[in-house]
Amino acid sequence: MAQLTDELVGKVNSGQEFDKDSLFRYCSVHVDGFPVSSSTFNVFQFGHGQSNPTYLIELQSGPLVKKYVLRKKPPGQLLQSAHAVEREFQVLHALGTHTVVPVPKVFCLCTDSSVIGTPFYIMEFMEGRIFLDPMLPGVAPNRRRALYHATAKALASLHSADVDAIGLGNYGRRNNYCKRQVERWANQYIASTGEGKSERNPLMLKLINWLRQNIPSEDSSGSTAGLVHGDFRIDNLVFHPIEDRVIAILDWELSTLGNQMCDIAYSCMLYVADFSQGKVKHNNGLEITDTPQGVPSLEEYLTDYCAAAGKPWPAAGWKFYVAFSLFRGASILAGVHTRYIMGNASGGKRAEDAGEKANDLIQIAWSYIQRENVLSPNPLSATRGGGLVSGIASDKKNQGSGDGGGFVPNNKVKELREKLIKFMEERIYPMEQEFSKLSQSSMRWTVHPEEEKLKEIAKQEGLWNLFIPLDSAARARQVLFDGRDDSVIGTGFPNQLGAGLSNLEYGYLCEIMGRSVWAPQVFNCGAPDTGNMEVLLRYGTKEQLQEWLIPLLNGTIRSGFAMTEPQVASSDATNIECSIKRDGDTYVINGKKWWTSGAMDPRCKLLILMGKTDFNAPIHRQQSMILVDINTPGVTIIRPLTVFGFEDAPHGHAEISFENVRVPAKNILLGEGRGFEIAQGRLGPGRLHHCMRLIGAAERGMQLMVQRALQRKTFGKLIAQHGSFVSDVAKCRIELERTRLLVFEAADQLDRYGNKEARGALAMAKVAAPNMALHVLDTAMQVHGAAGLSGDTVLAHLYATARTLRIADGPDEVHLGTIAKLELKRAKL
Ligand SMILES: Cc1cc2nc3c(=O)[nH]c(=O)nc-3n(C[C@H](O)[C@H](O)[C@H](O)COP(=O)(O)OP(=O)(O)OC[C@H]3O[C@@H](n4cnc5c(N)ncnc54)[C@H](O)[C@@H]3O)c2cc1C
Repeated sequence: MAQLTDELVGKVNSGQEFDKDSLFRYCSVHVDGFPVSSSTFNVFQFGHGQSNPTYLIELQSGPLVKKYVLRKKPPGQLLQSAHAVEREFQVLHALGTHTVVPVPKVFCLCTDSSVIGTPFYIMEFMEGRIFLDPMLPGVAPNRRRALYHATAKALASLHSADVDAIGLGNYGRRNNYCKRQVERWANQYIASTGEGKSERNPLMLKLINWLRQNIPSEDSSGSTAGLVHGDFRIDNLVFHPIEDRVIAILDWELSTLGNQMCDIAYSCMLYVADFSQGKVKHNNGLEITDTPQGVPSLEEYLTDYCAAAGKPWPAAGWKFYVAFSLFRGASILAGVHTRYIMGNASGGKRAEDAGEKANDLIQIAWSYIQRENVLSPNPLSATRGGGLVSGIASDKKNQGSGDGGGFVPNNKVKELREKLIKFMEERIYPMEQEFSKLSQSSMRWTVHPEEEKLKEIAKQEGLWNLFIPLDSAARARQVLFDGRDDSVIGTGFPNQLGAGLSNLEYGYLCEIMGRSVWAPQVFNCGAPDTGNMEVLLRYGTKEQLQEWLIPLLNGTIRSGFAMTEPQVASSDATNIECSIKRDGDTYVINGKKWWTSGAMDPRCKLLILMGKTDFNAPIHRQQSMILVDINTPGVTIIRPLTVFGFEDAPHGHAEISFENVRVPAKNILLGEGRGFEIAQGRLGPGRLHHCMRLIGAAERGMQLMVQRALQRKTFGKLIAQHGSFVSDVAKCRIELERTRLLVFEAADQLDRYGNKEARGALAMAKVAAPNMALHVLDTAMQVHGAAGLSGDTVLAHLYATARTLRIADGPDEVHLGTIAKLELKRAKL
């Protein structure tokens, strides 16, 4: 079971009290927002953790209870370089200020020992859950998996911090980390064992020798170097009170720059030594495999981490890193035991067993290094990440539901997927004819009231904004709330900033929505709103997010993306002619756009418009993007365009003129000349969402095709019994599955390498998906005969939509050009 962070406190240990009044006086001056007077001022001590004593400070000021955390050096004689709270403050401050790595905010550092006896710092109290036992007893298996997935991601995020950019470039030496660490902990062990101290274990000396001789070469080159936490374990993480994500990484005492493989190996200690029952359970150096259901295997956890951090599989040096972690753990425990013997360990009575545990770890390490193979040579799947493991879909899975492909979603995604499928079957498909009827009536530019009701249900069911990737959500939190974890922005429903999914994970869900042209907007996952929200999430200022993003996230307004122009070939966006001219504190827009999807919708309030701010700048610096309220004078909707006769009402594709449209200068996105840059960011995920939906559209086509073939007889037998059908349906399935794999591959690359690196895979998916969907839907229509071309089935509408995607978001030829360019570049290398 998890413990809430404020349940982990108790009375202050004797010998570790300090002068509360002096602290109060200091904080009143040095901590922003610290109450200057308070009716109660309580101090409790966290019992968990052994090293730097940590306290909960609770103040009542009027009706308000404020909580802070104080962390200080322990009293008494200290080992050199240990307990450096100043360094903890430095790293927390840098990460909290410049990155989205989840850390508590720090308020002040006091190095003046006269205040409370030792240096200390004050930080934010993180309300959340801590799991003291890594086996996560009392937690449902699917939640265990999600928690470990979040753990791997949190470690990956801290390992991805650009230390030079955030002022931590000199926080330690990067190369020869293990070399120095082996010596440091060896010395520490020697210093803290012996007569009158914890008993020295001769096996430890053999272990130290082995380590000295087996340091991986990457350690001296620094190729695996970066920010290292030094004590990364699940019990040093605070998880969100309800959601399975990390909101704070604690206990940075051992952090430095160095070999990050040590962190990941240390976080895998539960696979070789289980401390959860108070004693060390071990397996003579063999991997502990009887972990509770849902705790991922070592390979699964490592695969997750490597995928999220973009790190290679660590098989080569793994034995060293695990043995090193055990050795270091033993050295720390010996130190704790010695402090216990000397009477100044902050863990109190629990430190008593530390000496025995240290010896257990030394024994495990020694047994471990005798093993031939300690880690499989490859990850579970060489290229799949995001908590997903490869596997061949069974026949059963493929029946009806369209599950398939060589990827298997994790439990969180599976649950969402099942909910979505149910929602589609119970609420969307039954409404399709009704929605379609309204969209062809004289009332077609109005919203069906049932759609708004369905949106509310989707919100409450957590099937809302699922498209938002984790990193974009993190930025929005940072901009809107200075990094505080306010996941509920406005009206108090879950998932306003998404469900923390990767693009790959979202792929499983987006394709379900793609089975109906009416579904995506019900889940607030329809184009172009998703792309526009993504632009705001990534590039918007706080003011822009507040004005436009929040209503879009809440689904109270919709939006359009106005780039394409009738008079120029817009697949080459450098041709765009619309002008955006600065005039005082406004911009004036003049030009004509067409195919602005969504602009006909009565809820449409925002247009993101691309135009030129400087016709003389270098070709890719002429364009800018600007936010335009659709109701601004000078914006005129000329007409709705049709796709094979479909108007796609009430959404629509509009031709719009802009005549001397004045918008505030603050509406510019990212700055003048940055339009191409934004377009690159916007188009990656947006394009892929189209591909995911096309997979769903094709699945729907397969389903209808097969149903029809099993019901209708021609020339004496069911269509399904004709050889031509058998061949057609099988070929469609092959084409669909291989395209799905390509789409997943692109999503996976997008998650791991970003837009630029993933551009080849994205281009392939963007060409393959519409062409595949068109083939499958065409076959389905053929099987339906004339009915397939009518409005009586959804096939014609799905087909028309799929056909547009050979042109919209870039014509096939442009993407084929990208693929060919990369191929030729590779050949030249
Ligand atoms: C249903 C629908 C919705 C749309 N929604 C939006 C929207 O919301 N916002 C928006 O701004 N736009 C939208 N568009 C427009 C779409 O993005 C453009 O149509 C597309 O970028 C192509 O531009 P274009 O029509 O000017 O074609 P052109 O640029 O004139 O290209 C015409 C043809 O030239 C050929 N061609 C182009 N480049 C190359 C090349 N490098 N090599 C070989 N041949 C080439 C291709 O066959 C291409 O189809 C939408 C379009 C449709 C059909």
